[in-house]
Amino acid sequence: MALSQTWPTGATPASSDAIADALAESGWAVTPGFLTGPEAASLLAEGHALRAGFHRAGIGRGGGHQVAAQVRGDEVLWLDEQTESSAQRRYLDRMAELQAALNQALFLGLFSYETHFAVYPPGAFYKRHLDAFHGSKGRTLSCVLYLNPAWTDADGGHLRLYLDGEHAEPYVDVRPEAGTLVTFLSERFEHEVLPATRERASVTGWYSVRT
Ligand SMILES: O=C(O)CCC(=O)C(=O)O
Ligand SMILES: [Fe+2]
Repeated sequence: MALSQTWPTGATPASSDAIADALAESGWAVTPGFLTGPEAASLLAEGHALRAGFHRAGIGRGGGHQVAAQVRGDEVLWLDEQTESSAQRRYLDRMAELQAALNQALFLGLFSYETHFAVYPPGAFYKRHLDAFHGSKGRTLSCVLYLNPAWTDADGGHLRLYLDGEHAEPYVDVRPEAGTLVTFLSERFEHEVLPATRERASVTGWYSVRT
């Protein structure tokens, strides 16, 4: 099957199916081992090599775009669709395969994917927010892939995903361990990044429908 040929060691068709099932059931999915340790390590190494090009992330769009240290403290670098760099290329191919699988299983109409590396220095956070607004017809599915080997709960830095609208509970806390992928409907789930004691690296992306 095409999926296992192009990405033999990481995701299997079963993991795309499992993600589709979880999304259909609850609107979110946590998938440990979406990438293997070595795959996550290559992506992290490429991110480190590009570190000088990262810039402080902002909030808002267009003219309203501004860096807001009280809201988020991460630094980001957008991935280029044309990249020749192997780990990024494989990641983009892999997310294209997931896109096709989710469209086939769930008829989501996911059309494009935008994605950036993100690094949260120790102590940095991203306050509770929504990635897309109801009816905005843009970002549909948020995907966060973590790159941090041997992360423990004591290191902090969890993604807290709020499961019931604006309520404080219930929530799930996801450990940003290398290879774990989190996917959730962008309009539905508020979430925040808790501060960590270590540098915390990830690749975050959004599938959008055609606008
Ligand atoms: O890194 C994470 O766990 C989530 C990042 C996030 O919420 C965002 O970039 O919008
Ligand atoms: Fe977010």
